[in-house]
Amino acid sequence: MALPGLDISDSIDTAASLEREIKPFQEFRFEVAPTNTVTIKIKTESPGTAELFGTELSRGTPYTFTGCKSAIYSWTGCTLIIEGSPSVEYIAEETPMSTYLNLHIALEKLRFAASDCPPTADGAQGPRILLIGPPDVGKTTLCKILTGYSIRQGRKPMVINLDNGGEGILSVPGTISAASFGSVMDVEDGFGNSPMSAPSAIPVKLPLVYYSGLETPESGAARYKKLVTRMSVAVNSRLEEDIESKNTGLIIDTPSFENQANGDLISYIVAEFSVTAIAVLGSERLYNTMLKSFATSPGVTVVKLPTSGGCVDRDPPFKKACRDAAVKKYFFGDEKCTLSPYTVTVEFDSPTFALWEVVDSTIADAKTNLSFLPIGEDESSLQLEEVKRLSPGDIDSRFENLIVAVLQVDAKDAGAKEVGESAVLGFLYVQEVDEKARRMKVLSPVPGRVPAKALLVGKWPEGMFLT
Ligand SMILES: Nc1ncnc2c1ncn2[C@@H]1O[C@H](COP(=O)(O)OP(=O)(O)OP(=O)(O)O)[C@@H](O)[C@H]1O
Repeated sequence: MALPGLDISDSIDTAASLEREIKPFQEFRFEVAPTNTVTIKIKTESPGTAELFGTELSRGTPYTFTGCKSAIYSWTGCTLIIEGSPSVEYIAEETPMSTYLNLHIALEKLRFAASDCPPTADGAQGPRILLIGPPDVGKTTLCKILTGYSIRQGRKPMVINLDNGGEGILSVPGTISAASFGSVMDVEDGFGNSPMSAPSAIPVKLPLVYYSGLETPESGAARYKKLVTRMSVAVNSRLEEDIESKNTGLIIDTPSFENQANGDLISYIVAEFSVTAIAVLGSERLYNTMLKSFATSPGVTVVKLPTSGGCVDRDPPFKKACRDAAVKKYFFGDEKCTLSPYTVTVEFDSPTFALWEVVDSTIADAKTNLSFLPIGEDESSLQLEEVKRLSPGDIDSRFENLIVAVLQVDAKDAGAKEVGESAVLGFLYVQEVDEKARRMKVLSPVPGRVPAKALLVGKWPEGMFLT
Protein backbone atom coordinates (compact mmCIF):
# COMPACT_ATOMS: atom_id res chain seq x y z
CA MET A 1 0.00 0.00 0.00
CA ALA A 2 1.44 3.43 -0.96
CA LEU A 3 1.27 6.25 1.57
CA PRO A 4 -1.26 8.88 0.34
CA GLY A 5 0.43 11.93 -1.18
CA LEU A 6 3.87 10.41 -1.04
CA ASP A 7 5.54 8.15 -3.50
CA ILE A 8 6.72 5.88 -0.71
CA SER A 9 5.75 2.25 -0.66
CA ASP A 10 5.89 0.23 2.56
CA SER A 11 6.60 -2.96 0.71
CA ILE A 12 10.02 -4.59 0.70
CA ASP A 13 12.20 -4.06 -2.32
CA THR A 14 11.80 -7.56 -3.70
CA ALA A 15 14.51 -7.00 -6.32
CA ALA A 16 17.11 -7.18 -3.52
CA SER A 17 15.48 -10.08 -1.73
CA LEU A 18 15.61 -13.86 -1.77
CA GLU A 19 12.50 -15.94 -2.29
CA ARG A 20 12.26 -19.33 -0.62
CA GLU A 21 9.42 -21.75 -1.18
CA ILE A 22 8.73 -24.03 1.79
CA LYS A 23 6.76 -27.20 1.05
CA PRO A 24 4.22 -28.56 3.58
CA PHE A 25 5.89 -29.87 6.80
CA GLN A 26 9.20 -28.19 6.00
CA GLU A 27 10.94 -25.37 7.82
CA PHE A 28 13.20 -22.51 6.78
CA ARG A 29 16.11 -22.28 9.22
CA PHE A 30 18.23 -19.17 9.44
CA GLU A 31 20.92 -17.58 11.57
CA VAL A 32 21.53 -13.85 11.94
CA ALA A 33 24.65 -12.42 13.60
CA PRO A 34 24.14 -9.97 16.53
CA THR A 35 25.49 -7.18 14.30
CA ASN A 36 23.25 -7.99 11.33
CA THR A 37 19.53 -7.54 10.56
CA VAL A 38 17.35 -9.70 8.33
CA THR A 39 13.71 -9.09 7.41
CA ILE A 40 11.37 -11.96 6.48
CA LYS A 41 7.75 -11.94 5.36
CA ILE A 42 5.28 -14.38 3.87
CA LYS A 43 4.71 -13.41 0.23
CA THR A 44 1.33 -11.70 0.03
CA GLU A 45 0.22 -13.75 -2.98
CA SER A 46 1.39 -17.02 -1.37
CA PRO A 47 -1.62 -19.15 -0.34
CA GLY A 48 -0.21 -20.97 2.72
CA THR A 49 0.57 -20.04 6.33
CA ALA A 50 3.72 -20.31 8.44
CA GLU A 51 4.66 -20.07 12.11
CA LEU A 52 7.72 -19.20 14.10
CA PHE A 53 8.10 -21.52 17.09
CA GLY A 54 4.34 -21.91 17.52
CA THR A 55 3.22 -18.34 16.74
CA GLU A 56 1.55 -17.80 13.40
CA LEU A 57 3.05 -15.15 11.13
CA SER A 58 0.80 -12.59 9.55
CA ARG A 59 0.88 -12.68 5.75
CA GLY A 60 2.72 -9.77 4.15
CA THR A 61 4.01 -8.38 7.47
CA PRO A 62 7.80 -7.99 7.53
CA TYR A 63 9.45 -9.40 10.68
CA THR A 64 12.91 -8.20 11.62
CA PHE A 65 15.49 -10.50 13.23
CA THR A 66 18.85 -9.74 14.71
CA GLY A 67 21.29 -11.94 16.68
CA CYS A 68 19.25 -15.12 16.50
CA LYS A 69 19.14 -18.72 15.29
CA SER A 70 15.60 -19.53 14.37
CA ALA A 71 13.18 -21.34 12.05
CA ILE A 72 9.89 -20.71 10.23
CA TYR A 73 7.75 -23.82 9.86
CA SER A 74 4.82 -24.35 7.51
CA TRP A 75 2.11 -27.04 7.80
CA THR A 76 0.65 -25.99 4.45
CA GLY A 77 3.63 -24.74 2.44
CA CYS A 78 4.21 -21.09 1.53
CA THR A 79 6.68 -18.66 -0.01
CA LEU A 80 8.92 -16.44 2.10
CA ILE A 81 10.66 -13.26 1.04
CA ILE A 82 13.94 -12.68 2.84
CA GLU A 83 15.68 -9.33 2.79
CA GLY A 84 19.24 -9.07 4.11
CA SER A 85 21.93 -11.70 4.42
CA PRO A 86 21.42 -14.43 6.99
CA SER A 87 24.77 -16.02 7.91
CA VAL A 88 23.16 -19.46 7.42
CA GLU A 89 19.89 -20.30 5.67
CA TYR A 90 18.45 -23.58 4.42
CA ILE A 91 15.20 -25.52 4.17
CA ALA A 92 14.93 -28.58 6.40
CA GLU A 93 12.68 -31.51 5.51
CA GLU A 94 12.98 -33.41 8.79
CA THR A 95 11.59 -31.72 11.87
CA PRO A 96 10.06 -32.96 15.15
CA MET A 97 7.06 -30.62 14.78
CA SER A 98 4.50 -33.46 14.41
CA THR A 99 5.71 -34.97 17.70
CA TYR A 100 5.53 -31.57 19.39
CA LEU A 101 2.01 -31.09 18.01
CA ASN A 102 1.02 -34.50 19.39
CA LEU A 103 2.37 -33.48 22.78
CA HIS A 104 0.27 -30.30 22.59
CA ILE A 105 -2.83 -32.36 21.70
CA ALA A 106 -2.21 -34.67 24.68
CA LEU A 107 -1.93 -31.60 26.94
CA GLU A 108 -5.13 -30.18 25.42
CA LYS A 109 -7.03 -33.36 26.32
CA LEU A 110 -5.94 -32.95 29.93
CA ARG A 111 -6.95 -29.27 29.80
CA PHE A 112 -10.43 -30.15 28.55
CA ALA A 113 -10.77 -32.65 31.39
CA ALA A 114 -9.62 -29.96 33.86
CA SER A 115 -12.13 -27.42 32.49
CA ASP A 116 -14.95 -29.92 33.05
CA CYS A 117 -14.21 -30.10 36.79
CA PRO A 118 -15.60 -27.61 39.34
CA PRO A 119 -13.01 -24.82 39.93
CA THR A 120 -12.15 -25.92 43.45
CA ALA A 121 -11.79 -29.64 42.66
CA ASP A 122 -8.31 -31.18 42.41
CA GLY A 123 -9.05 -32.20 38.83
CA ALA A 124 -9.45 -28.53 37.80
CA GLN A 125 -5.69 -28.24 37.73
CA GLY A 126 -4.44 -28.56 34.15
CA PRO A 127 -1.21 -30.35 33.17
CA ARG A 128 2.08 -29.05 34.57
CA ILE A 129 4.88 -29.93 32.20
CA LEU A 130 8.60 -29.65 32.97
CA LEU A 131 11.04 -29.46 30.04
CA ILE A 132 14.52 -30.78 30.83
CA GLY A 133 17.66 -31.77 28.94
CA PRO A 134 21.30 -30.90 28.21
CA PRO A 135 22.31 -27.46 26.86
CA ASP A 136 20.98 -26.28 23.49
CA VAL A 137 18.55 -29.13 22.84
CA GLY A 138 15.54 -26.89 22.30
CA LYS A 139 13.92 -26.68 25.76
CA THR A 140 13.15 -22.97 25.47
CA THR A 141 12.04 -23.45 21.85
CA LEU A 142 9.62 -26.22 22.84
CA CYS A 143 8.38 -24.02 25.69
CA LYS A 144 7.62 -21.30 23.10
CA ILE A 145 5.94 -23.79 20.74
CA LEU A 146 3.68 -25.24 23.46
CA THR A 147 2.88 -21.73 24.71
CA GLY A 148 2.15 -20.48 21.17
CA TYR A 149 -0.17 -23.40 20.40
CA SER A 150 -2.13 -23.08 23.62
CA ILE A 151 -2.53 -19.29 23.11
CA ARG A 152 -3.85 -20.05 19.61
CA GLN A 153 -6.46 -22.32 21.23
CA GLY A 154 -7.61 -19.43 23.41
CA ARG A 155 -5.85 -20.76 26.53
CA LYS A 156 -3.88 -18.84 29.14
CA PRO A 157 -0.75 -20.87 29.94
CA MET A 158 1.44 -19.89 32.85
CA VAL A 159 5.05 -19.98 31.64
CA ILE A 160 7.78 -20.39 34.21
CA ASN A 161 11.41 -19.77 33.39
CA LEU A 162 13.78 -21.38 35.89
CA ASP A 163 16.82 -20.96 33.63
CA ASN A 164 18.63 -18.32 35.65
CA GLY A 165 21.79 -18.50 33.52
CA GLY A 166 20.04 -17.89 30.18
CA GLU A 167 18.80 -14.75 28.51
CA GLY A 168 15.73 -14.48 30.73
CA ILE A 169 12.09 -14.63 29.71
CA LEU A 170 10.41 -11.20 29.92
CA SER A 171 13.30 -10.11 32.10
CA VAL A 172 17.06 -9.70 32.16
CA PRO A 173 19.53 -12.61 32.49
CA GLY A 174 20.20 -13.91 36.01
CA THR A 175 16.51 -14.04 36.88
CA ILE A 176 13.77 -16.61 37.17
CA SER A 177 10.32 -15.46 36.12
CA ALA A 178 6.69 -16.49 35.71
CA ALA A 179 3.98 -14.91 33.58
CA SER A 180 0.51 -15.76 32.39
CA PHE A 181 0.38 -15.64 28.58
CA GLY A 182 -3.10 -14.62 27.47
CA SER A 183 -2.07 -12.88 24.24
CA VAL A 184 0.21 -13.46 21.29
CA MET A 185 4.00 -13.64 21.74
CA ASP A 186 6.40 -11.39 19.87
CA VAL A 187 8.06 -13.55 17.20
CA GLU A 188 10.89 -11.08 16.70
CA ASP A 189 11.68 -10.98 20.35
CA GLY A 190 11.29 -14.43 21.87
CA PHE A 191 8.48 -14.18 24.38
CA GLY A 192 7.67 -10.46 24.07
CA ASN A 193 7.98 -7.50 26.38
CA SER A 194 7.21 -6.76 29.97
CA PRO A 195 5.76 -3.29 30.72
CA MET A 196 8.14 -0.44 29.97
CA SER A 197 7.92 3.29 29.54
CA ALA A 198 6.80 3.15 25.89
CA PRO A 199 3.86 1.80 23.92
CA SER A 200 4.26 -1.62 22.33
CA ALA A 201 2.45 -3.25 19.40
CA ILE A 202 2.30 -6.66 21.11
CA PRO A 203 0.36 -6.72 24.41
CA VAL A 204 2.81 -6.73 27.31
CA LYS A 205 2.95 -9.54 29.87
CA LEU A 206 3.30 -8.92 33.59
CA PRO A 207 5.98 -11.23 34.92
CA LEU A 208 6.82 -12.04 38.52
CA VAL A 209 10.60 -11.90 38.68
CA TYR A 210 13.17 -13.09 41.22
CA TYR A 211 16.81 -12.16 40.79
CA SER A 212 19.13 -15.08 41.53
CA GLY A 213 22.44 -13.44 40.65
CA LEU A 214 23.80 -16.95 39.97
CA GLU A 215 25.14 -18.41 36.75
CA THR A 216 23.94 -21.94 37.48
CA PRO A 217 21.63 -23.35 40.15
CA GLU A 218 24.62 -25.32 41.47
CA SER A 219 26.56 -22.14 42.24
CA GLY A 220 24.04 -21.45 45.01
CA ALA A 221 21.72 -24.44 45.32
CA ALA A 222 20.21 -23.32 48.63
CA ARG A 223 19.36 -19.85 47.27
CA TYR A 224 18.06 -21.25 43.99
CA LYS A 225 15.78 -23.70 45.81
CA LYS A 226 14.46 -20.96 48.07
CA LEU A 227 13.55 -18.83 45.04
CA VAL A 228 11.89 -21.83 43.36
CA THR A 229 9.77 -22.30 46.49
CA ARG A 230 8.82 -18.61 46.60
CA MET A 231 7.91 -18.74 42.92
CA SER A 232 5.78 -21.87 43.35
CA VAL A 233 3.86 -20.34 46.28
CA ALA A 234 3.15 -17.18 44.26
CA VAL A 235 2.17 -19.15 41.14
CA ASN A 236 -0.14 -21.50 43.05
CA SER A 237 -1.94 -18.66 44.79
CA ARG A 238 -2.31 -16.83 41.45
CA LEU A 239 -3.79 -19.95 39.84
CA GLU A 240 -6.37 -20.21 42.61
CA GLU A 241 -7.71 -16.83 41.46
CA ASP A 242 -7.48 -17.43 37.73
CA ILE A 243 -9.42 -20.50 36.71
CA GLU A 244 -8.50 -20.20 33.02
CA SER A 245 -4.79 -20.32 33.84
CA LYS A 246 -5.39 -23.11 36.34
CA ASN A 247 -7.15 -25.23 33.72
CA THR A 248 -4.38 -24.59 31.19
CA GLY A 249 -1.60 -25.49 33.63
CA LEU A 250 2.11 -24.73 33.66
CA ILE A 251 4.91 -24.92 31.09
CA ILE A 252 8.25 -24.89 32.90
CA ASP A 253 11.58 -24.19 31.19
CA THR A 254 14.71 -25.19 33.10
CA PRO A 255 18.48 -24.70 33.04
CA SER A 256 20.56 -27.47 31.47
CA PHE A 257 20.22 -30.68 33.45
CA GLU A 258 22.15 -33.57 32.09
CA ASN A 259 23.34 -35.92 34.77
CA GLN A 260 22.64 -37.66 38.03
CA ALA A 261 24.01 -34.72 40.02
CA ASN A 262 21.02 -32.61 38.93
CA GLY A 263 18.52 -35.28 40.09
CA ASP A 264 18.03 -33.60 43.45
CA LEU A 265 17.20 -30.23 41.88
CA ILE A 266 14.83 -31.80 39.35
CA SER A 267 12.98 -33.69 42.11
CA TYR A 268 12.80 -30.46 44.09
CA ILE A 269 11.22 -28.55 41.19
CA VAL A 270 8.81 -31.44 40.48
CA ALA A 271 7.68 -31.43 44.12
CA GLU A 272 7.38 -27.65 44.48
CA PHE A 273 5.37 -27.13 41.28
CA SER A 274 3.43 -30.45 41.55
CA VAL A 275 4.66 -31.32 38.07
CA THR A 276 2.54 -33.93 36.27
CA ALA A 277 4.68 -34.54 33.16
CA ILE A 278 8.43 -34.41 32.52
CA ALA A 279 9.53 -34.07 28.89
CA VAL A 280 13.17 -35.03 28.38
CA LEU A 281 14.89 -33.70 25.27
CA GLY A 282 18.19 -34.83 23.83
CA SER A 283 19.40 -37.30 26.46
CA GLU A 284 18.53 -41.00 26.59
CA ARG A 285 20.50 -41.28 29.83
CA LEU A 286 18.60 -38.49 31.57
CA TYR A 287 15.32 -39.98 30.31
CA ASN A 288 16.14 -43.35 31.89
CA THR A 289 17.28 -41.71 35.11
CA MET A 290 13.96 -39.85 35.27
CA LEU A 291 11.99 -43.03 34.53
CA LYS A 292 13.68 -44.74 37.48
CA SER A 293 13.43 -41.72 39.80
CA PHE A 294 9.70 -41.24 39.19
CA ALA A 295 8.74 -44.92 38.80
CA THR A 296 7.00 -44.78 42.17
CA SER A 297 5.33 -41.41 41.57
CA PRO A 298 2.04 -42.29 39.85
CA GLY A 299 1.12 -38.66 39.23
CA VAL A 300 4.23 -37.96 37.13
CA THR A 301 4.55 -39.12 33.50
CA VAL A 302 8.00 -39.10 31.89
CA VAL A 303 8.22 -38.75 28.10
CA LYS A 304 11.17 -38.62 25.73
CA LEU A 305 11.08 -36.15 22.85
CA PRO A 306 13.31 -35.78 19.80
CA THR A 307 15.55 -32.76 19.42
CA SER A 308 15.25 -30.65 16.29
CA GLY A 309 18.20 -30.91 13.90
CA GLY A 310 18.03 -27.12 13.79
CA CYS A 311 19.08 -26.73 17.43
CA VAL A 312 22.52 -25.31 17.28
CA ASP A 313 25.20 -25.10 19.92
CA ARG A 314 25.53 -21.44 20.68
CA ASP A 315 29.16 -20.76 21.53
CA PRO A 316 29.95 -18.78 24.71
CA PRO A 317 30.67 -15.49 22.84
CA PHE A 318 27.28 -15.71 21.06
CA LYS A 319 25.49 -16.43 24.36
CA LYS A 320 27.34 -13.54 26.03
CA ALA A 321 26.36 -11.24 23.13
CA CYS A 322 22.70 -12.31 23.58
CA ARG A 323 22.84 -11.66 27.34
CA ASP A 324 24.42 -8.23 26.79
CA ALA A 325 21.77 -7.45 24.17
CA ALA A 326 18.98 -8.45 26.61
CA VAL A 327 20.34 -6.10 29.31
CA LYS A 328 20.94 -3.31 26.80
CA LYS A 329 17.39 -3.67 25.55
CA TYR A 330 16.05 -3.35 29.10
CA PHE A 331 17.62 0.12 29.40
CA PHE A 332 17.83 1.40 25.82
CA GLY A 333 15.03 -0.48 24.01
CA ASP A 334 15.55 -1.56 20.40
CA GLU A 335 15.07 -0.23 16.86
CA LYS A 336 11.29 -0.54 17.17
CA CYS A 337 11.15 1.31 20.46
CA THR A 338 14.06 3.40 21.70
CA LEU A 339 14.21 4.11 25.43
CA SER A 340 16.27 6.76 27.22
CA PRO A 341 17.45 5.71 30.67
CA TYR A 342 18.30 8.32 33.31
CA THR A 343 21.61 8.70 35.13
CA VAL A 344 20.98 8.90 38.86
CA THR A 345 23.45 9.34 41.74
CA VAL A 346 23.11 7.08 44.76
CA GLU A 347 24.75 8.19 48.03
CA PHE A 348 26.09 5.36 50.19
CA ASP A 349 25.49 7.34 53.39
CA SER A 350 21.82 7.99 52.65
CA PRO A 351 19.55 6.45 55.32
CA THR A 352 17.51 4.85 52.52
CA PHE A 353 20.48 3.06 50.93
CA ALA A 354 21.07 -0.67 51.49
CA LEU A 355 23.14 -2.68 49.01
CA TRP A 356 23.21 -6.46 49.43
CA GLU A 357 25.33 -9.00 47.58
CA VAL A 358 24.51 -12.59 46.55
CA VAL A 359 27.07 -14.92 48.13
CA ASP A 360 28.53 -17.43 45.69
CA SER A 361 28.26 -20.53 47.86
CA THR A 362 29.14 -23.44 45.62
CA ILE A 363 28.07 -26.94 46.50
CA ALA A 364 31.73 -27.76 46.98
CA ASP A 365 32.02 -25.04 49.64
CA ALA A 366 28.92 -26.27 51.37
CA LYS A 367 30.28 -29.82 51.48
CA THR A 368 33.59 -28.59 52.86
CA ASN A 369 31.73 -26.75 55.57
CA LEU A 370 29.68 -29.84 56.34
CA SER A 371 32.77 -31.86 57.11
CA PHE A 372 33.69 -29.28 59.78
CA LEU A 373 30.36 -29.48 61.58
CA PRO A 374 30.65 -30.25 65.30
CA ILE A 375 29.97 -33.92 66.12
CA GLY A 376 26.27 -34.52 66.67
CA GLU A 377 25.10 -31.63 64.47
CA ASP A 378 23.61 -32.26 61.06
CA GLU A 379 23.28 -30.29 57.85
CA SER A 380 20.11 -28.52 59.01
CA SER A 381 22.06 -26.72 61.75
CA LEU A 382 24.34 -25.15 59.14
CA GLN A 383 23.19 -21.63 58.28
CA LEU A 384 24.83 -20.83 54.96
CA GLU A 385 24.73 -17.13 54.22
CA GLU A 386 23.06 -16.52 50.84
CA VAL A 387 23.05 -12.72 50.75
CA LYS A 388 25.13 -10.30 52.80
CA ARG A 389 24.75 -6.58 53.37
CA LEU A 390 27.62 -4.45 52.10
CA SER A 391 28.90 -1.56 54.15
CA PRO A 392 29.85 1.61 52.21
CA GLY A 393 33.54 0.68 52.60
CA ASP A 394 32.95 -2.62 50.73
CA ILE A 395 31.55 -0.90 47.63
CA ASP A 396 34.27 -0.33 45.07
CA SER A 397 34.92 -0.44 41.34
CA ARG A 398 34.34 -4.21 41.11
CA PHE A 399 30.62 -3.38 41.03
CA GLU A 400 30.97 -1.19 37.95
CA ASN A 401 29.16 -2.47 34.82
CA LEU A 402 27.02 -4.90 36.85
CA ILE A 403 23.24 -4.78 37.15
CA VAL A 404 21.55 -4.25 40.50
CA ALA A 405 18.06 -5.53 41.32
CA VAL A 406 15.70 -3.13 43.09
CA LEU A 407 13.74 -5.41 45.41
CA GLN A 408 10.21 -5.08 46.71
CA VAL A 409 11.33 -4.97 50.35
CA ASP A 410 12.18 -1.64 51.99
CA ALA A 411 15.84 -0.79 52.51
CA LYS A 412 15.17 0.05 56.13
CA ASP A 413 14.75 -2.89 58.46
CA ALA A 414 14.98 -5.62 55.77
CA GLY A 415 17.08 -8.55 56.98
CA ALA A 416 18.89 -11.28 55.04
CA LYS A 417 15.75 -13.47 54.99
CA GLU A 418 13.51 -10.79 53.44
CA VAL A 419 16.18 -9.69 50.95
CA GLY A 420 17.00 -13.28 49.99
CA GLU A 421 13.37 -14.07 49.18
CA SER A 422 12.10 -10.79 47.76
CA ALA A 423 10.74 -10.37 44.23
CA VAL A 424 12.12 -7.66 41.93
CA LEU A 425 10.66 -4.26 41.03
CA GLY A 426 13.23 -3.38 38.36
CA PHE A 427 16.94 -3.08 37.60
CA LEU A 428 19.70 -0.47 37.69
CA TYR A 429 23.06 -0.55 35.92
CA VAL A 430 26.16 0.64 37.78
CA GLN A 431 28.07 3.08 35.56
CA GLU A 432 30.65 4.37 37.99
CA VAL A 433 31.58 3.96 41.66
CA ASP A 434 33.30 6.87 43.41
CA GLU A 435 34.78 5.24 46.51
CA LYS A 436 36.16 8.49 47.94
CA ALA A 437 32.92 10.45 47.59
CA ARG A 438 30.97 7.34 48.72
CA ARG A 439 28.49 7.40 45.87
CA MET A 440 27.80 5.71 42.56
CA LYS A 441 26.21 6.68 39.27
CA VAL A 442 23.57 4.28 38.02
CA LEU A 443 21.38 4.04 34.93
CA SER A 444 17.71 3.84 35.82
CA PRO A 445 14.79 3.19 33.45
CA VAL A 446 12.67 5.73 35.34
CA PRO A 447 13.43 9.33 36.37
CA GLY A 448 13.76 10.52 39.94
CA ARG A 449 15.50 9.13 42.96
CA VAL A 450 16.17 5.43 43.36
CA PRO A 451 13.33 4.14 45.57
CA ALA A 452 14.07 3.42 49.22
CA LYS A 453 14.15 -0.31 48.55
CA ALA A 454 16.83 -2.92 49.23
CA LEU A 455 19.25 -3.28 46.31
CA LEU A 456 20.79 -6.64 45.43
CA VAL A 457 23.84 -7.27 43.28
CA GLY A 458 25.12 -10.67 42.09
CA LYS A 459 27.85 -12.07 39.90
CA TRP A 460 25.48 -12.95 37.07
CA PRO A 461 24.98 -11.63 34.47
CA GLU A 462 28.68 -10.82 34.31
CA GLY A 463 29.82 -7.23 33.82
CA MET A 464 29.08 -5.60 30.47
CA PHE A 465 29.65 -2.25 28.81
CA LEU A 466 26.44 -0.48 27.90
CA THR A 467 26.96 2.36 25.47
N1 LIG B 1 14.23 -25.89 14.48
C1 LIG B 1 15.16 -24.97 14.70
N2 LIG B 1 15.78 -24.35 13.68
C2 LIG B 1 16.74 -23.42 13.89
N3 LIG B 1 17.16 -23.06 15.10
C3 LIG B 1 16.59 -23.63 16.16
C4 LIG B 1 15.56 -24.62 16.02
N4 LIG B 1 15.17 -25.03 17.27
C5 LIG B 1 15.94 -24.32 18.12
N5 LIG B 1 16.77 -23.50 17.47
C6 LIG B 1 17.75 -22.57 18.05
O1 LIG B 1 18.73 -23.36 18.72
C7 LIG B 1 19.20 -22.64 19.86
C8 LIG B 1 19.06 -23.53 21.10
O2 LIG B 1 17.68 -23.74 21.35
P1 LIG B 1 17.05 -23.47 22.79
O3 LIG B 1 17.44 -22.14 23.35
O4 LIG B 1 15.61 -23.77 22.68
O5 LIG B 1 17.79 -24.61 23.60
P2 LIG B 1 17.83 -24.81 25.18
O6 LIG B 1 17.91 -26.27 25.40
O7 LIG B 1 16.69 -24.09 25.83
O8 LIG B 1 19.20 -24.07 25.53
P3 LIG B 1 19.78 -23.74 26.99
O9 LIG B 1 20.42 -24.99 27.46
O10 LIG B 1 20.77 -22.65 26.73
O11 LIG B 1 18.64 -23.31 27.84
C9 LIG B 1 18.36 -21.36 19.95
O12 LIG B 1 19.10 -20.31 19.39
C10 LIG B 1 17.14 -21.68 19.11
O13 LIG B 1 16.53 -20.52 18.57
